[in-house]
Amino acid sequence: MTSHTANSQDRSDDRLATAGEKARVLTEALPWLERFHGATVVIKYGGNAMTDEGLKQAFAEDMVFLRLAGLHPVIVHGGGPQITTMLDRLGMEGEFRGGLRVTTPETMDVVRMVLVGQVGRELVGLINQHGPHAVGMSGEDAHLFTARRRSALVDGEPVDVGLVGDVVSVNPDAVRDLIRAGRIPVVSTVAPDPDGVVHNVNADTAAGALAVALGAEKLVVLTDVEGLYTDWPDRSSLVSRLDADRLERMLPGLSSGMVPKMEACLRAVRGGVPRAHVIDGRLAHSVLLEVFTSEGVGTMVLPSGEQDCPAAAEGEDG
Ligand SMILES: Nc1ncnc2c1ncn2[C@@H]1O[C@H](COP(=O)(O)OP(=O)(O)O)[C@@H](O)[C@H]1O
Ligand SMILES: CC(=O)N[C@@H](CCC(=O)OP(=O)(O)O)C(=O)O
Repeated sequence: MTSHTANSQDRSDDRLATAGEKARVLTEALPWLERFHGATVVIKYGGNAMTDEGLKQAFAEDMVFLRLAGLHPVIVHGGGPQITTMLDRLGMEGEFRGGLRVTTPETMDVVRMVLVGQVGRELVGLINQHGPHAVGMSGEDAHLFTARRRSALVDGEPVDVGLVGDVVSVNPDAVRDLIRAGRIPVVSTVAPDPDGVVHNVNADTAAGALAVALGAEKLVVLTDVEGLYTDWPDRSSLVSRLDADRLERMLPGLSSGMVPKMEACLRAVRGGVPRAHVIDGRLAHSVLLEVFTSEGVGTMVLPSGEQDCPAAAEGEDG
């Protein structure tokens, strides 16, 4: 064989191998497309996974992909870094205690302006570049969330952090209306208390509460690490699955960034959501990998006792 013929044979083999790999990836998605058709999936997007332009575009594409594949994505977004940037620009102080932002009435104005008026709008715009899919709303709309003022825990002691709320009730009717209309709801997490005073709600907390209220099939929380480490920051301690009981035992030992995320996963699974995931938002298209591949990515939280049956759970991370 001449070297010319050998080269073209190599190229043809490469093309066949690439085509085979593409077909494998597509067909691997089939059982997950069947399983999740019509399912509601709550996705918490935020924090540091939300600061890169390319990742934001990829996230918007994933949401449209889910929708067009027959799922019902519901996005709950954060925006902590964006709030901090705006407070800096305005020369205002930003302080966190026990993982929660100390929120004065003036800080609350900025939180609301940034989450509802900036971060939420931008996400809606990115998704809607693909069609008229996304509609933004906040916890104030149609009684979506009712908040109750909460304190932070610092060294085991409750500390007042101002207008910070926990979600005490969820009225998901308006979100359901949007889902029924085929839209993608994009939720900003500011919420009134029963007297109408608006509170700053951590976005992980709100996502967990909404997943339960909607009877979602999955909660997916994006962050800026691979998942949950049992012995942070030891990189060999990444856990791919754990059940609710084990997570509950681990919670007091976790440090602040992970606490609201893992609390949200626990609340979701204890509240009837079959699977909750913490995944790496720095990886482009991590949501698609989580939903449509057998390996999944990140850390999966299951109802109590389920991780004790690895055979039953085998190959079902998607
Ligand atoms: N056990 C743990 N496993 C993983 N990450 C942890 C753990 N404990 C603390 N962290 C830290 O929590 C961070 C994620 O929390 P945070 O920065 O609040 O997230 P986000 O900005 O995505 O909302 C990680 O980047 C990591 O530095
Ligand atoms: C009470 C509290 O801390 N609220 C958060 C709300 C935004 C949020 O949760 O954003 P991330 O998901 O991006 O961290 C804050 O003010 O930063």
